[in-house]
Amino acid sequence: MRPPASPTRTSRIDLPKHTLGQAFGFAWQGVRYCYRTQRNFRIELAAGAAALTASVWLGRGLAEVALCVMLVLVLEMLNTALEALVDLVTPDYHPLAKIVKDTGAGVVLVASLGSVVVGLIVLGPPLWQRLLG
Ligand SMILES: Nc1ncnc2c1ncn2[C@@H]1O[C@H](COP(=O)(O)OP(=O)(O)OP(=O)(O)O)[C@@H](O)[C@H]1O
Repeated sequence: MRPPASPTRTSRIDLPKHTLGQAFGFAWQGVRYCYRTQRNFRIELAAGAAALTASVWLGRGLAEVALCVMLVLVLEMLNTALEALVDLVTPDYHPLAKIVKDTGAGVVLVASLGSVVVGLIVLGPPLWQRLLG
């Protein structure tokens, strides 16, 4: 996805020094940017919340599910950063830009599918038991 209108350029050297609190604020802006602009991020967050709720309800696999949810969200954010970087470097069509973006999306896809498999292995049997018993 293309980032919103390009921000004004400022030389890196002109930027004022920032505090630890401000650094945290910048990082939080990154999280909010992903939530606001990336539909996939919101879908993954909702699916992750559902999986965590199921894990708590079943009393099983909380650590595994939490790790998978974090992995997918983190990779989605890295993919978003990669997309923005590609658009910054080349706003025009370029075969290498396509490779970078497709591979970035592929990374998230593999992590998501792997997480679904882990979820089925960890939560499937107890869920089945709970529903039948
Ligand atoms: N500059 C480019 N050069 C070549 N192909 C591109 C370029 N920009 C985008 N593409 C192609 O279009 C696809 C979608 O790119 P886009 O930037 O719209 O990502 P997106 O739809 O936001 O992806 P996602 O849904 O993963 O966030 C890329 O995977 C790539 O195949």
